Amino acid sequence: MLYEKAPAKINLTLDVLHKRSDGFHEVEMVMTTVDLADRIWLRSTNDGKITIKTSDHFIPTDQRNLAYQAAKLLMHKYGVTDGVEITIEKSIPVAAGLAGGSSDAAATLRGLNRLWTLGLPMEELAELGAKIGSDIPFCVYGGTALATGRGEKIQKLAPPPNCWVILAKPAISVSTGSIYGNLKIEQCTHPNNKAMIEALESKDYVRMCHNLGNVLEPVTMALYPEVVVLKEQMQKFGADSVLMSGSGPTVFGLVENEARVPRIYNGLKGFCREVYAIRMMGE
Ligand SMILES: C[C@](O)(CO)[C@H](O)COP(=O)(O)OP(=O)(O)OC[C@H]1O[C@@H](n2ccc(N)nc2=O)[C@H](O)[C@@H]1O
Ligand SMILES: Nc1ncnc2c1ncn2[C@@H]1O[C@H](COP(=O)(O)OP(=O)(O)OP(=O)(O)O)[C@@H](O)[C@H]1O
Repeated sequence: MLYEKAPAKINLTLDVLHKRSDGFHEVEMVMTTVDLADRIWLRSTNDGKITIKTSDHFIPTDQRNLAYQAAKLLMHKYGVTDGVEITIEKSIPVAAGLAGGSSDAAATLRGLNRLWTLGLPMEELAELGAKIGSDIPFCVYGGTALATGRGEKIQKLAPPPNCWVILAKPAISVSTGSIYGNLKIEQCTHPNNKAMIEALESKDYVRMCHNLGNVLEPVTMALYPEVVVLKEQMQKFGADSVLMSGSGPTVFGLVENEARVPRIYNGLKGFCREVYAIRMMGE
């Protein structure tokens, strides 16, 4: 039995440059891992099958599960005849903009590389992961990175200055494809990725806060007013800077002063069921 941790990500920035001929959008985004993780156990079986077990009733256990797809891809490409039982203990909220499914798939790739002693470099795992989803290559490496292309080209960055991250997810599900589909690129206010990268390099917390930006945020907010309310509440309770992650609907707030965390957390808990106070990870 082998264990892998599958951490969630947040987008410190998300910019879209243009729509591509393959239907995807060319992005430029700074992503970082946070200390909220699913736990994945991999056990070898001799039935040649991929079996998914999870306590979460909202995620599929068949070929729709991204961890299943990751295992299948690796199995076929490298002619593995063993089976595997994948146990997923979810902590990351589902369909939240936190790359939960992508991180499970990435952890499965890393874990099976060990379990099946394939000896593949991370670059190969990231390339395989990109066939399943755009966020998976980042999740294979973790840490902090600039992601370009459709999200699959990864350049490592310095980790963010340490701080608290408050996550709040409204009780709605958002389709990533439809958010990208509703984006009007000519109307976007583009985040300044250069300034964000410099802020990370110089560990400048205030500058990082000033440069949070996500072009998908107004798109999701126009469709789901609960995201606007949540962002306003988080600002009101005293977070230093607040942004929606990915295509949403999770909103995150950065907080430097630990003493302020309980007030923000408890305030949000008053009207939002899924609230988390966690640390940046980013390494
Ligand atoms: C919003 C983000 O989570 C930010 O990190 C990602 O860009 C989305 O990554 P993901 O969930 O892994 O997305 P995928 O599963 O690859 O794609 C889902 C759908 O989102 C849209 N999509 C995704 C990525 C991208 N660069 N352009 C797109 O237009 C496409 O319609 C695609 O069919
Ligand atoms: N291992 C998994 N964990 C969670 N959801 C999964 C998993 N495998 C497949 N899914 C499906 O994927 C959908 C999106 O879930 P996920 O939690 O990955 O979204 P997300 O956090 O918005 O991802 P992203 O930020 O990459 O867009 C869900 O509707 C779920 O049914």
